[in-house]
Amino acid sequence: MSPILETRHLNKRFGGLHVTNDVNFTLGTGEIHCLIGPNGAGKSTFFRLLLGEYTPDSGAILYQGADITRMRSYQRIREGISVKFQVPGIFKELSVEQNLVIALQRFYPPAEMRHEIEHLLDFLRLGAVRRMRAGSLSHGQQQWLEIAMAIGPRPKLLLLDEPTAGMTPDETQFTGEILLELNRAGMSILAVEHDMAFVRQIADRVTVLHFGRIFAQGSIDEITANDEVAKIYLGETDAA
Ligand SMILES: Nc1ncnc2c1ncn2[C@@H]1O[C@H](COP(=O)(O)OP(=O)(O)OP(=O)(O)O)[C@@H](O)[C@H]1O
Repeated sequence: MSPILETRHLNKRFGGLHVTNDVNFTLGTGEIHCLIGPNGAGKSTFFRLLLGEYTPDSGAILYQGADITRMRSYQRIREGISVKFQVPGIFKELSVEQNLVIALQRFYPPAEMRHEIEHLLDFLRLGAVRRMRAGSLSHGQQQWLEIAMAIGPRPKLLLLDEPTAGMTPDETQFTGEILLELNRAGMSILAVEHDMAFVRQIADRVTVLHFGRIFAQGSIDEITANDEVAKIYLGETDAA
């Protein structure tokens, strides 16, 4: 099966800083892939390039084989790419249900939308808090609400920026179960993540970014056994 997402010689500079450096990345259709790397490695920038929030200086991004390098963000979303950023993008003054209506109303006729919202409330364990103000939810529940908003339109590709940041181990475990279930239903997933236990729980493959380049790629076992990868986290290698 052809990859759902590919980048070819992707480059992005900020002034003199080469933040995405000739990145050739492939996400297989139906894969869960985690992107790791030390702070400042260029993970968020790579994400923003995939979303169309940044324009690359050179190189190409392909989605389902089609070149989307110049496609606007909203068009990418329409084509089936969805994202959950680290900071919840929820409307804190509105209820859980109202947030879901905002996220879903463009994608479904009203009756279908109600049905879909019931499913999401159940799937993300948010049924009991559906009428609560989103801002009053626990940190984990706020993250799950945002996952619900991201998956509501049933994307083919879900991009997640540190989905478990600030979560308790139990919340992290549940988040992993959610993603594995979505993946079983056919969703391809790319997640930036720091929590290696979580990466082990979900990832088929792992890519390590370092100074904007792909430094290593493989299974979680291959990556954790890689001494050079351990060194970059200890700051023992440089950009050369
Ligand atoms: N808009 C920008 N303008 C200038 N420099 C930027 C910009 N965005 C990111 N950078 C720089 O690019 C480098 C990579 O940043 P990026 O946020 O992509 O890394 P990261 O791997 O996501 O880091 P973290 O794990 O800390 O979130 C950093 O040195 C950062 O300061």
